Amino acid sequence: MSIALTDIVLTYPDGDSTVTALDHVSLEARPGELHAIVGPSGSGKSSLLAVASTLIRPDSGSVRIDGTEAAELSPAERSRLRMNRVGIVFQQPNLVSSLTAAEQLLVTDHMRGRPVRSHRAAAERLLAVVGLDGKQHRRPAQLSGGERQRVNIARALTGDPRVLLVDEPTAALDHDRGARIMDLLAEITTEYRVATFVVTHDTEYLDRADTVSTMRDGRLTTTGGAPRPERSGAAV
Ligand SMILES: Nc1ncnc2c1ncn2[C@@H]1O[C@H](COP(=O)(O)OP(=O)(O)OP(=O)(O)O)[C@@H](O)[C@H]1O
Repeated sequence: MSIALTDIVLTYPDGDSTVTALDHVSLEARPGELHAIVGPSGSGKSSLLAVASTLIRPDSGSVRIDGTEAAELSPAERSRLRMNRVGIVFQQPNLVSSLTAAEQLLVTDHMRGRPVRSHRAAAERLLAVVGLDGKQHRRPAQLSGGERQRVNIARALTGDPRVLLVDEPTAALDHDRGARIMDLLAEITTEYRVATFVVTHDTEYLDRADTVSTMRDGRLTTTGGAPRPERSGAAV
């Protein structure tokens, strides 16, 4: 199991009381599995991703990533686990406006302490994987919304993560671009054998998921999904 959340409870302080954002939530994903989480606004989806990424520590419950229990790590070790094992795709790409597509990936590598020079070719390969062949020299303003999201996804893959956490990847995109981004995430999940959680409002693209769960008032129910056929050798 690449990622397993077990019996997670998360509360936030709210004046004199608390809000229960996650109420005994369990979910998991194996390598090559795409697990979609849907649910209305305020149901706890972003909180779930924040806990899964180890950015927020839950009140109780277990987060295991690639066999490591996050609660047993020091803050520095947790940060290393996140950097080395988890790719995060935020809703807003948050690209640096002055950097080219390739440089966005190289900066991330640099922050991991890896030599940039040896990674330029790898960055260009990843951009080709997400369909941006020939556009590696473009800055964010020279890319469409869908293309910026593709850079965002490629950047999350730079560290060869075991787990990919994706927040509302289609929110700012029209139907065709949204569908292509979900196809890309499904293909990457299979090809790279990552365990992927995708949080989405969009119920339109759920056929790309192996498992679908619904969040409601902090509670999670697995509602559907079926294993996709193996796509060995599929172009991504
Ligand atoms: N920092 C916080 N402090 C207090 N309450 C919070 C905080 N963050 C979220 N909440 C509350 O926790 C609950 C879950 O919020 P969360 O952002 O996880 O939902 P969501 O499903 O991601 O919503 P959306 O789809 O609108 O982004 C909501 O009731 C929200 O108001």
